[in-house]
Amino acid sequence: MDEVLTTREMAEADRLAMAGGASGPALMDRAGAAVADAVCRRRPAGARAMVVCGPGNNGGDGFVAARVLAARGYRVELFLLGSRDALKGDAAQAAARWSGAARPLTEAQPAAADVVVDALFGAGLARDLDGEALAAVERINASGTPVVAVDVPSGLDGDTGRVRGAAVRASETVTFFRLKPGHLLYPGRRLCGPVRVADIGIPESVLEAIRPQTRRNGPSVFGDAFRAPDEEGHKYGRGHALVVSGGVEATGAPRLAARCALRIGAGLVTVASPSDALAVHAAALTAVMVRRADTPADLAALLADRRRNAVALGPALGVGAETRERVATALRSGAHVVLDADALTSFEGEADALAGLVGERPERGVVVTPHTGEFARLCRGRADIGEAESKLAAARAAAAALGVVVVLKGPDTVVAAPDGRAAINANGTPWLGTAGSGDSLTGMTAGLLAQSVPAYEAACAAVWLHAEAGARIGPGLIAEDLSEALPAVLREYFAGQGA
Ligand SMILES: NC(=O)C1=CN([C@@H]2O[C@H](COP(=O)(O)OP(=O)(O)OC[C@H]3O[C@@H](n4cnc5c(N)ncnc54)[C@H](O)[C@@H]3O)[C@@H](O)[C@H]2O)[C@@H](O)CC1
Ligand SMILES: [K+]
Repeated sequence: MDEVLTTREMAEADRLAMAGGASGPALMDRAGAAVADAVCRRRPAGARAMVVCGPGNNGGDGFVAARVLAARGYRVELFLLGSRDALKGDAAQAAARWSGAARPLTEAQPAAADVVVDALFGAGLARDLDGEALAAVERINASGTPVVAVDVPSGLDGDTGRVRGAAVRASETVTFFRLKPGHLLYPGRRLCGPVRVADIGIPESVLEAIRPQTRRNGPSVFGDAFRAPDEEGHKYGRGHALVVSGGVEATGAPRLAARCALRIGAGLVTVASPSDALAVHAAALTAVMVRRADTPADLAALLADRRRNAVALGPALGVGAETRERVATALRSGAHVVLDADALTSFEGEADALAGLVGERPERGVVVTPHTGEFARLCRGRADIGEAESKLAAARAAAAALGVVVVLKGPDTVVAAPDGRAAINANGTPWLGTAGSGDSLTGMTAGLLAQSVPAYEAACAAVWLHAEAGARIGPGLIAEDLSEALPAVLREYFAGQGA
């Protein structure tokens, strides 16, 4: 159920279902009935339900919902954008079975209703809202009346999560068969409210032909790649992560990362520290080791030991030529690499230079974990990425251009692989937006790479486990808590695998 379908893929699912014998009106009937069910859970029979319908099949779903609700004893009023005669196909059939009136949308007064069904536009939204539709959406939002949105809140672009002119603020959304990107990407996610995915009779087998490339992030994405350690295994079998530290005033971030790398299961973790910070690290660390590394050559020497098979650079490392050199050293070693923060900003406007370094050794995994600002700096000058239609598209374009796995962080973190796979994360908490949270994620990613989890799955697992840990802590979360919350999260995760 974690596949996420674009508007085009959803239309294909619909087409394949019909080619396989499903009828359009039957699909619409189930869709409309699922919407009516949502209304019934929210308001008792006898309540005043206002259904606003648009000129396409989203409106058709609204006509079905109106009919079902009226039959269940609701006082239903239906308002239509455009004329009833102009409806086509399945929507026209659904309208023909609605025996009530279809009044002009301009007359809709949502404040007078107990619940609004928003069936103006769904997947067919083709331009920004204006005129009557815009005014209706504004009245709905101003009314304070609860809204059940059909498929997506009208005005929300289902592929990008963006608002086209204006969009309904829904109390909940009922969508069909699978989620769409706009349900998971902000601001769409906020406008949808809780999203229910209704089964309308499209067979699962259509997915084999569609092969969706986007998923909601979760164990279904990475569960096969990240499994509990082998019973007979030992620490050397679980890899060795190296975290590169900045100077004496910048030791906290690498320590947070190192601790998370160890907690997530790396067999060994070492902090590579410049001389001035060695004593600080040595005093603060116990299970994590410390080694001296003052220059890029020192780092190269540490990485010459191939058992150190994953390296994390960036947190509090400083921006500039020396960091670039360290990044180049790491990328030229045989280790898997995670680049974050200053390691990325040191390539500001020079994504191509970074891609060149990555391309020298395409066989090993590289993950970059920028937040929006770092991403914009790194990709400056790349119009193909900067002007992408959504966060999802931007992460995908950057992953393809750089040849790395991109973790574009935020409340709707997107993980994208160069081959087009992408996952949108949805289990976080705003409390994760705190100092050191990103450093912890970097460390988790490095810890998973050290365990030989492939880069895309490692990034997806790190993002999900990090968010899961954060969501359990919630209010008052500080970055130090994340590594401490991991054992319980991992225990449950492995239990879910039957491990
Ligand atoms: N598997 C499927 O694809 C199913 C689709 N169903 C419903 O069908 C919907 C998609 O139907 P459609 O493709 O007909 O598209 P919509 O009903 O979302 O909208 C298309 C209509 O709106 C008009 N329009 C688009 N943007 C406008 C704007 N900004 N201002 C004014 N008019 C605008 C178009 O000219 C067209 O008439 C889905 O969202 C879903 O609700 C369901 O019936 C169930 C099955
Ligand atoms: K809608």
